[in-house]
Amino acid sequence: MSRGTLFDKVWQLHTVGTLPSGQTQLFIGLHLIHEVTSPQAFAMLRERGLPVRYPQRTVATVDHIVPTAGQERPFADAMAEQMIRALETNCAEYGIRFYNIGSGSQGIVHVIAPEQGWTQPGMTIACGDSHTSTHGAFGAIAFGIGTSQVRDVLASQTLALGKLKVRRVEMNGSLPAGVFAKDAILHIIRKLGVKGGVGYAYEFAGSTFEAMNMEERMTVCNMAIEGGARCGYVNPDATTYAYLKDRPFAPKDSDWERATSWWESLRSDPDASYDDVVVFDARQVAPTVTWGITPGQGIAVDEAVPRAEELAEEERPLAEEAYRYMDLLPGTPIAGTKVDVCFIGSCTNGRLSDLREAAKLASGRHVAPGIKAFVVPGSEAVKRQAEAEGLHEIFLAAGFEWREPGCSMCLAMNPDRLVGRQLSASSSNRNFKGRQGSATGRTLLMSPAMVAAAAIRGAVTDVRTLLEPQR
Ligand SMILES: CC(C)[C@H](C(=O)O)[C@@H](O)C(=O)O
Ligand code: SF4
Repeated sequence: MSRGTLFDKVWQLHTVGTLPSGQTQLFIGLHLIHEVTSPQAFAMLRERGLPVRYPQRTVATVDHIVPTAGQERPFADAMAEQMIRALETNCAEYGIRFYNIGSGSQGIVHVIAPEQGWTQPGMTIACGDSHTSTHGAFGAIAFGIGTSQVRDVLASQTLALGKLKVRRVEMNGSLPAGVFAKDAILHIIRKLGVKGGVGYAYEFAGSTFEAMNMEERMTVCNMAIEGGARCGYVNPDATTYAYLKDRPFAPKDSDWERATSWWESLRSDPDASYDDVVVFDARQVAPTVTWGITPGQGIAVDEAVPRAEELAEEERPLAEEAYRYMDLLPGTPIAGTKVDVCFIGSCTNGRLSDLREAAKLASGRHVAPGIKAFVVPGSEAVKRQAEAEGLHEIFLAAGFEWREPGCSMCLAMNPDRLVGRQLSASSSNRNFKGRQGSATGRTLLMSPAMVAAAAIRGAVTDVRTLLEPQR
């Protein structure tokens, strides 16, 4: 095989041909679908009388619209009920595996595909969802696509795409206590900007990412898209293989041996050339909180909301807009900002290790009066595992609500919504205006441990002040 980056190798191996437009026709190894972006795609397929080209490479779940407090059918929201029914019908008609509510394996698409072993190194993966970059944690090239592209993949199992440049985003050293994968990626986006990655695939490399477990790598790759990159990935290694071994859809027996040596060969070569390289030091990363209306408007928790004059000229108009919308005064320390709602969940931070970190903080403490705090596992499997460890009891005793899996308050497509001007501390990935429900609702992004700390203190809190001295 040719030498180079993992991105180049996977791209080359999946290239079907070059289209007249100059774009590559790329074969898609795995197509993930959910209820929001698939209905019109199926409708377009029907109009043309086309079959699904590879139903066995297509996997469905329902996540955005599901209520997380009581999931009886029919759903109270007629629109949500109609969307889940459409997915049920489409999957049954086209022979597509569907992880429905109550199957034991339902959950947020970016949580369940890795859990089930569908997501594997060296694959090309597409899903009608921006955070598909998550799957890059396994050394896959994973793209979020729009509905017309969902149609294209259903019909042809290929996509027309322009090739990307590759930026090596390197971070070395250990993250300090109280600093997590979420902080690392918020820090990177703060430094490189929300548009910094446009035209690029981000390769996350260096000892910090190498030391991360798969869930942490997923958190990082999940937000590559928020930094403008088209996809993000980590080269596969022993950590990747240990995670995948014995998952339901991972290769078995002698196939496993063949697969791992194949995956190894796809890693970026030491002499691979990159279009750009940036290097970060993990020791410089602090618990990070956003203060504005994009994930790039982040600061260390012990910093103040930046004054316009401290920002680069081109960042100022957006900062002014953010001060007004967020109702935060420039120059005010972010720590101590009172919050109303604390949300732990989403495809960024709704996995078992996230819930464990939050539970450590919540253990033996209580949610501050007047705060609504809730925990939403990313999947039915995460919920089961968390309950087996007794995490739900810790959360409930501390005054958090314990919910059913789904996207929940990450975005306003289900009953979990902010009200009015509420300010939320959220472990999700987007703080856009109105993102969490109310058109005037406000979001501060942070790690799950920081959300738990905010719930306990009722205000943005430096999680390091709540760590046990011995930690
Ligand atoms: C609803 C869906 C298409 C959307 C996305 O593309 O990502 C959602 O998951 C989001 O996070 O904003
Ligand atoms: S959890 Fe949020 S970011 Fe992830 S897929 Fe659902 S809505 Fe999108």
